[in-house]
Amino acid sequence: MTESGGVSAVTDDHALAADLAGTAGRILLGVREEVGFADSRVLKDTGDLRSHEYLMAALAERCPGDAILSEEGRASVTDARAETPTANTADEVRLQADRVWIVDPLDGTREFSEEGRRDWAVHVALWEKGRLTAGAVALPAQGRTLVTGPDGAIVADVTGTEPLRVTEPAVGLLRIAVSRTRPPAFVRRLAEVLDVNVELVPIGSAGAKISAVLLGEVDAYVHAGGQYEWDSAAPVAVALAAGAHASRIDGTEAVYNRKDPRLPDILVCHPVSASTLLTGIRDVSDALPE
Ligand SMILES: Nc1ncnc2c1ncn2[C@@H]1O[C@H](COP(=O)(O)O)[C@@H](OP(=O)(O)O)[C@H]1O
Ligand SMILES: [Mg+2]
Repeated sequence: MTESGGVSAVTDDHALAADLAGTAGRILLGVREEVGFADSRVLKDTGDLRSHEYLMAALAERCPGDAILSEEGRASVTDARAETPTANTADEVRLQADRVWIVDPLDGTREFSEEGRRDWAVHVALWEKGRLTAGAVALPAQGRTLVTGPDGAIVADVTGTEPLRVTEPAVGLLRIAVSRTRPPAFVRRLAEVLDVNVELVPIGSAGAKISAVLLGEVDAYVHAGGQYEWDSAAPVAVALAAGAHASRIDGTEAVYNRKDPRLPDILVCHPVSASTLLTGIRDVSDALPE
């Protein structure tokens, strides 16, 4: 077993995603130790940068022919990363590529900078010819990594691995995870129109929220109002492998590796809850994407 969360040999893209996300997660735990929590800006920036640099270098070395779409790899950050010239982060490259790694080196940056919080993640997903084929969400402060596999999804921690399968919600109750800081404007109305008791559960990080759905800690994740492909690609890859429903909030497929990486809304839940939630969201109709 490696320190990165239970995967002993990098034999395929699933294991590679887990290894990369887990190792980046350990780097981030080290940054928290080294930098401390006194200056949250410094802690966030150092975490973003170190995780990004590791992931770009590791992908350039281990998958030199693959393209990368990364939160930290865009715009001015790309210019500052001239030391990793073999990382194919240019949009022209990824839009022509068969294999694109969609990476968020630190999701839940705010929570990462708050002492004691465990809701932050590292996302590593692989997109191949139009669909997500592998993904890992490392939850370093929780000591576990959720990963796709050839036969579904698994959760790995220091004790080993367990199959990961989304479970049905309890009758009459729906616990919906929402952003701590930017919950969708319509969620309170959604809670009112649904025919069950709804508990809104604020959690940081899209990856941590989708993981909470898959681990049975909440029943759904609803987000709207803004997000990017890297915020949801890896957790959606794992969610689909774990048998969950994952879509845009209008029910259409979440499509990745587009020219414009904005992907502003997402719904993840057990399939039995999907039509109830999609109908409820439609009923509070100004919530739907344009
Ligand atoms: N309205 C919005 N516009 C852009 N990004 C958003 C957003 N709401 C949430 N996000 C992004 O989605 C991730 C999860 O957010 P939240 O914890 O609020 O649910 C965060 O990623 P990062 O931490 O990688 O920046 C955050 O920046
Ligand atoms: Mg993010």
